[in-house]
Amino acid sequence: MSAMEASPAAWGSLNSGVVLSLIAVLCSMVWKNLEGMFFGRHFNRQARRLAAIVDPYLSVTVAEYDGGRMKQSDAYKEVQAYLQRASCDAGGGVRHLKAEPAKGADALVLSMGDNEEVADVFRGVNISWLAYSKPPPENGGYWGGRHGRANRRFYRLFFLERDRDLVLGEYLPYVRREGRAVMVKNRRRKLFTNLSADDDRMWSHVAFEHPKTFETLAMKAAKKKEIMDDLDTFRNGKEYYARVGKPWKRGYLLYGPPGTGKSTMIAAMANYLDYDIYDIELTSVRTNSDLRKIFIETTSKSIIVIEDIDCSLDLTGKRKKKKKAKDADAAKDGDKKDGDQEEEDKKKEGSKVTLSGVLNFIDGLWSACGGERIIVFTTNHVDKLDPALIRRGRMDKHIEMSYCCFEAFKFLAKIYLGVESHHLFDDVESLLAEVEITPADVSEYLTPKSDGDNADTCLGDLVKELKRMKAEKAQAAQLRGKEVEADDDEE
Ligand SMILES: Nc1ncnc2c1ncn2[C@@H]1O[C@H](COP(=O)(O)OP(=O)(O)OP(=O)(O)O)[C@@H](O)[C@H]1O
Ligand SMILES: [Mg+2]
Repeated sequence: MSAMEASPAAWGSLNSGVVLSLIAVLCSMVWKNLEGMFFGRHFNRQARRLAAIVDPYLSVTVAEYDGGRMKQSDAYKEVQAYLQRASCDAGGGVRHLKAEPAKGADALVLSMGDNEEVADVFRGVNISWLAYSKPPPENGGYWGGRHGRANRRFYRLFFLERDRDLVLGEYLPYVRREGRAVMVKNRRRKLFTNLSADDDRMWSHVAFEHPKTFETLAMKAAKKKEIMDDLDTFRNGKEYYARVGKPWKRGYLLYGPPGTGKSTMIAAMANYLDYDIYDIELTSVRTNSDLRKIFIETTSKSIIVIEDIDCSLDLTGKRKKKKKAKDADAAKDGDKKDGDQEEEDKKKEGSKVTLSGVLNFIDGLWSACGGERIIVFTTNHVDKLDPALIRRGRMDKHIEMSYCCFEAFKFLAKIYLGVESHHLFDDVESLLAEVEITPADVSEYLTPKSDGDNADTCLGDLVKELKRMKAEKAQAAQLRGKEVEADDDEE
């Protein structure tokens, strides 16, 4: 039977078959277009809504702060890092990028701006990411107050329902893994400082580029090795700390006179471990709870530093009383404080951080959040510190940074002048046994000041200075002896 002879019923069924096929082809064309619009380079939200009629899409939101806005979520940071790569890819379709300095002199890390979308393809499946932010809730959420005023930031991932298992089971873990890898690659060490109590952000940072390493730090070789071994043990101690049930953190107390290398040691530690530094200015922290908040915002693999802890705050009632008495004496003498001192005192008055707040920060329940953190306190006056603050367990390792010994001098002479022996070394050795000079001062004498300066002139100047110090010391001792004699005579 030819087609011409086909029965009306056959014609009818043939026609409806063709119509159905045509509709199917049309639907598939429309869908392909919508899908292309949705996920392709020029997708938009309207297209996504239309596409949802044909095949529903699902979304997953990754918030910058989990629930109570306590700490930037790891997932958010990983997604952000992953999307940096996708954003730079021309196929991603991002038109507005944010740029931040990256590792390397001229490098920039680019990421998507607010309300930008980026397309991604995983095993042939189309996925779309949107970056957006929202104003905070009226009451500021958990943190309330000034920290609650910042916008909440989010990434939202869109995908088709049919791809649910692949996206949730494989794509998202893949994004986190890749994001972590990007973070490691782009990681520039940072030096953070806490901002004034009135600032919405808790920390601001610059790239940490201190050149000091243990290779250029002058101290007795055995002591240096002991510190480096201690740091290695800490860094590799994840399992140990978990086994003995201790938070993975360690406290170091660096004490010694000004110029003996305490700050320099912190830089060397950070360079050795490849950690960030959080330098806490305690006088800018208003309350104990603010101290806890800034602590929670620190990341692992970091050194948290409080320099000159004895000067930062009046940490005990006892010392407050002492200070009041001292101020009263000064007022009696008509002694005027200079502007800096007044400012410092005003700051201290504005801060209500207490000893117990600092102890809590070091080893309270909150201190266990995050892990792999070193806390360093420095002081010129270890005897002034409250024993509770520096007991082992809080400040686990006490390191005395001392005046320059002959071994440290030889080390500095090699670094600064490139000499390992010299006829003046014997003089320096015997003089260093008698007078106290800081490595900072020795370094200064060993630094050539003009083209004509060399090892002879620099070492000659150092010997001259050491002799002068020795004579001064002898004179002072003589004077003291005479005073004692006079006192004895009076008695
Ligand atoms: N042990 C050292 N090895 C090499 N250089 C040192 C050493 N100690 C000090 N210096 C040099 O002296 C300078 C001052 O040192 P640093 O700032 O570390 O002293 P500090 O102990 O922190 O002093 P302060 O108590 O006043 O803060 C630095 O520029 C550093 O290069
Ligand atoms: Mg210092």
